[in-house]
Amino acid sequence: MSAQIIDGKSISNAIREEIKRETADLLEKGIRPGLAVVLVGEDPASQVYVRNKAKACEDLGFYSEVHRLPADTSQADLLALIARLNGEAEINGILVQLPLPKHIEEKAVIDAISVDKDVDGFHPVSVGNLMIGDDSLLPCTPAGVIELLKRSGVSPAGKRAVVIGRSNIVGKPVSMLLLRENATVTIAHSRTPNLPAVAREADIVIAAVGVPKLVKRDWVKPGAAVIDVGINRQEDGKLCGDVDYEDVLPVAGWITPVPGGVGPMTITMLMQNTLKAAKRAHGVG
Ligand SMILES: Nc1nc2c(c(=O)[nH]1)N[C@@H](CN(C=O)c1ccc(C(=O)N[C@@H](CCC(=O)O)C(=O)O)cc1)CN2
Ligand SMILES: [Mg+2]
Repeated sequence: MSAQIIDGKSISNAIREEIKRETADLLEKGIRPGLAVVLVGEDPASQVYVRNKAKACEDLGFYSEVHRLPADTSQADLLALIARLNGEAEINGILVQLPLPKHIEEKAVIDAISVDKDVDGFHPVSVGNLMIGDDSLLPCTPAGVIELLKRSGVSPAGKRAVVIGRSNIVGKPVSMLLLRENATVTIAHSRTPNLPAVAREADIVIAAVGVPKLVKRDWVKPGAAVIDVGINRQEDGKLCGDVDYEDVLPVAGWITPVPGGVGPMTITMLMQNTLKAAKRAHGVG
């Protein structure tokens, strides 16, 4: 037996088709979802992600603008740009690409984005809404993980889920989303004793620690769903996840590859958030 491979690219394409159809309906009503992406500096990976976000907008019929700022942009200038975008009616979503240069305080920037336009779901009010179960814009990668599970026929309800990693961007929010889906959730991390044994109890393993190929075959209960959020660049330039894919493949029930698993969902969920923010701004849906 070998795991069912969860194809993030094809699930992502299916969701984009749904978004495209909904956008076409909105356009007929004179509503065009709009996204502003802000990139500070020239990090090569960030440049690729920003380009892909603008391209996704174009494919779906969204309005988009990309603000490329030099690496030495002051925090005050960045905050001024965000304040301006907060007030612009054609902009429904604002995304500041992370990481930011070291002299800029990430928290100050995230806090400055209007909650209504927080398509990353990183603003403290969005995080709080997620925690108490209010309707909010969900962080893209965690929301993508839930979509991958559901669309692969893995319902989290009643399952034991172990999330390895406790970051604000993935570990904590994906844990809250799994809880919301009625899973029994354990958040494990670098200080968890006997991590392999804890992981082995899970029906659903979410690996989000940033340690290449950490999760091995003996960490996985036979038949479990293994979702790999890690994106690590190896010495040969190739990407690998936090799961030792080849090792785990024969025992897992479902598994996501890297690349081509969770990654493609991140931008798709950003598009879904932008659509949702636009609908809310115009009082539809
Ligand atoms: N403001 C934000 N910054 C960052 C986020 C984010 O969600 N919001 N996430 C990451 C970067 N990111 C989007 O911004 C992102 C990462 C990876 C992918 C992706 O499609 N990965 C592919 C592989 C791509 C490659 O070959 O390099 C995959 O895993 O299949 C999309 C978006 C950090 N910053
Ligand atoms: Mg609009």
